Amino acid sequence: MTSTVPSSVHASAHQPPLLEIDQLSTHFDTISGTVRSVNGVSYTLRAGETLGVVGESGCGKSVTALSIMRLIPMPPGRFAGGAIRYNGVDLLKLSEKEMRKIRGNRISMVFQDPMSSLNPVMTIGVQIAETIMLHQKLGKKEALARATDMLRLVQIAEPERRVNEYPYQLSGGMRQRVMIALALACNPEVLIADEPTTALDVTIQAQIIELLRDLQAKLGMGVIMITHDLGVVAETCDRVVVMYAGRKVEEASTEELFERPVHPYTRALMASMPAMNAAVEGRLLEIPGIVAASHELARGCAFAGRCSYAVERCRQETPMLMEAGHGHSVACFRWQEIAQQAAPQDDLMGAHS
Ligand SMILES: Nc1ncnc2c1ncn2[C@@H]1O[C@H](COP(=O)(O)OP(=O)(O)OP(=O)(O)O)[C@@H](O)[C@H]1O
Repeated sequence: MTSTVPSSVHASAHQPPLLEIDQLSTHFDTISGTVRSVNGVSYTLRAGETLGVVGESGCGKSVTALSIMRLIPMPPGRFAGGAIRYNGVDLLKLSEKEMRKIRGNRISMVFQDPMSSLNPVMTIGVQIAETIMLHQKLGKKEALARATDMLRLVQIAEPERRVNEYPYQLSGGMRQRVMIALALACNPEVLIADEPTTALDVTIQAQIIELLRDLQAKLGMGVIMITHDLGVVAETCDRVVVMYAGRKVEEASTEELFERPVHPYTRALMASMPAMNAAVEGRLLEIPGIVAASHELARGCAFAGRCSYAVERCRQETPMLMEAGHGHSVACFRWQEIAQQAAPQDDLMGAHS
């Protein structure tokens, strides 16, 4: 399978990282024990780059994103270790007042469900204008004019009229466009898009992904695209981080990952992609088994129970990240043997049964 890598990956390769997640651990203390939702995860985002973070539900993608925004409810959540550096400053050390200057201004997030993030009793224009006024020295009239410009930027027709409407008057796709306008209103350097199309139907999903891609090219911000959909990654991302059970298990450029996936979990994700599966009797394959809850993970590789390559060592020792190529890392003892194997769909457990 081939994929095109956006040119920004080459342009940004020599710049220092805009955002650096360094050995981040975010845990939740619950009555049934500590949930290690994010367990020593590191990745960087460079200016102008789109980084994909993929994995199944519950693997810690959103908790990482909410940690960057410092929106983890505490308690039960807590930062158990690591740092999140934005332009060299550790966000985990900032006061809430200092963080408020960054959140929604320098680092913004588009959430999965726009309806729960928009205020139902405020016009969308006022909501965007309030965000602008909170961070920039603009009067209400100028802020409202900028809100209209933002609606135009996200390709909402008749922005002068729509600016005075309430969220319930808009379709799901339009509400997600409003969320994007809200997130971009202050010209952030980092945009985190957390499953931005989950709640939308397929045609609208494609339009929103296309819009995000256009806006990234036009505005040049760094984007973290959180998704469980490798198709979205292939279309939009320069680099990809694959997460499993709170850890990073593989990272590579998009081109490298699609050409040479070496973690069995990444290969299983690829084998379950509809396009790759067209040859397998048109069925959409699922990865057998479920993600073990992170407090159940005593030792060994968290994927071992679902992995057709697992050997005794995988159940005893946790694999650390190893270099599998230029800019390519993987946490698997058997990656070298796996790299020799043919197409990913061949090694999915139960694929041919
Ligand atoms: N407030 C909380 N209290 C306890 N556990 C939590 C809390 N928030 C998240 N978790 C747990 O952290 C783990 C990671 O969740 P997270 O939402 O990051 O997964 P995800 O990969 O983003 O999945 P999804 O795609 O479903 O959002 C899950 O096991 C989840 O149950």
